[in-house]
Amino acid sequence: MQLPEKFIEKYQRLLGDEAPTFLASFDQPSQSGFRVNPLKAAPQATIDQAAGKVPYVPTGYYGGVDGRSLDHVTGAIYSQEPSAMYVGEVVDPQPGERVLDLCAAPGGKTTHLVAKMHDQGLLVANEIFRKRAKVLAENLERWGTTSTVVMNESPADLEEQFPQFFDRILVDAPCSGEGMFRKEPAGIEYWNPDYPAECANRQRKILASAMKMLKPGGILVYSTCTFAPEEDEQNLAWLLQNYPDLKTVPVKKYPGMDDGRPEWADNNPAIRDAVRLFPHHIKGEGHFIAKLQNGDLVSVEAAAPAKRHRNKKKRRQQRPSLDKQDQAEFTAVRDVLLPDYQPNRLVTFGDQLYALPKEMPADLAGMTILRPGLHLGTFKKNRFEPALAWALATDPAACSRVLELSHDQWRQYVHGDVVTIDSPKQNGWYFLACDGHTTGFGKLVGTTIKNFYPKGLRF
Ligand SMILES: C[S@@+](CC[C@H](N)C(=O)[O-])C[C@H]1O[C@@H](n2cnc3c(N)ncnc32)[C@H](O)[C@@H]1O
Repeated sequence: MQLPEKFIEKYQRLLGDEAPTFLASFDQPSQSGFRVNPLKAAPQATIDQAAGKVPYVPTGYYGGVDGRSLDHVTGAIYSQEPSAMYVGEVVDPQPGERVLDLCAAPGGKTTHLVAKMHDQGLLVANEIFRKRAKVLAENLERWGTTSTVVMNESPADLEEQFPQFFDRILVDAPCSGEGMFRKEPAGIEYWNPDYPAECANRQRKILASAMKMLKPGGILVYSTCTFAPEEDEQNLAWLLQNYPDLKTVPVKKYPGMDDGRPEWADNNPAIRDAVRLFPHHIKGEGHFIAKLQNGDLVSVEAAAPAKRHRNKKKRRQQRPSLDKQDQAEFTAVRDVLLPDYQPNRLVTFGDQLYALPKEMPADLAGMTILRPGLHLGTFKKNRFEPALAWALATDPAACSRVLELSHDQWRQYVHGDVVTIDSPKQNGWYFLACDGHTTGFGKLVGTTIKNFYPKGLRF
């Protein structure tokens, strides 16, 4: 791989004798991996083809993933390189907590966090760029979460909405991406000797917003996929200097993982508590992860109540509650498909119906929200049409009406074709399942399943 001359010189200076093996690792193939979704049935077919288990991630495996496989399309697995998987383990969120993933798209870490939370509590997944936030929302729908809210705010706007709100915050920062060069070689084109310092400035602004949203005693995890000390150790040093209540929490080091390097910042020995994942020491790409805990005392400034913020951007209008007709139309479908389902709080945005996680503030005015919770469906003229997200978040064993599809029928379904069954059953809505995974909804008329797989996802 053709690396910039200044990049090579920099790491020769920093790594000394180790530089040749470090630089040689760029000519090795990148390491792929995937995580299994513990919220769903085990994706045995994919697990059987894995090239071994990732020792530091209970749900992690080495090996590639077929993006069109049943396991991937139904969210039973997520493709993620092995080093990136360690971030979710370090965050270690607990069921019932309020967690923020501030730079979340496309959702690798978010899917990991929500799995570790057993989908209980509140996970706010935020992404500043709209297009990327949409991809994030799609990936989370596939994963089948009910406790996640997808937002599309800048960190500075978000801090106004959630002062001292979160038990844990992950800042998986936009960075110079040096650790991903062999996976995404195009990243090399953006690199110049000043780029890490530019990224570090942006990262400090994001971290300052994160600190305003962190509860006293809360946990902040800062991660990057770069080797640059400016963005790694030097930003950790900056945090410790500017937020004296913050203390590092030692990150567990598995064989092949390295300490943070105090000598690459201000020599604060606490920097050793962070972890570096180097591709010449571990089977994975380059990563840096630091874990910190906030002090228990609340400063007066940080505790000030949230300013409700003006928002000039056009928003989908949240309606305060369902009207009687909406309620009746939703209940009619719910009673057929999943009679025991009791959503926590229903909210409509335009003609879309969502179930909000319990911990989400009730007043959503002024927030740019792409998914305020689980998308249940759409109100059409005099009827309610259930959404794919609802199916993907539901265990087929809990459904009262399921049609089991063969693999061939599933392929017809995701292709958008009409699927037929052998003998007629009662007409109406059904969950569709294949190999233990819910795959969507269909409406049965005689022996024909009307296809409701979203047009944009068909393949
Ligand atoms: C390293 S990526 C996140 C990867 C993600 N956590 C995952 O595991 O899939 C960083 C994200 O930060 C976003 N970003 C870029 N500039 C930003 C800014 N100024 N503030 C917040 N996020 C930003 C990028 O769009 C990108 O999605």
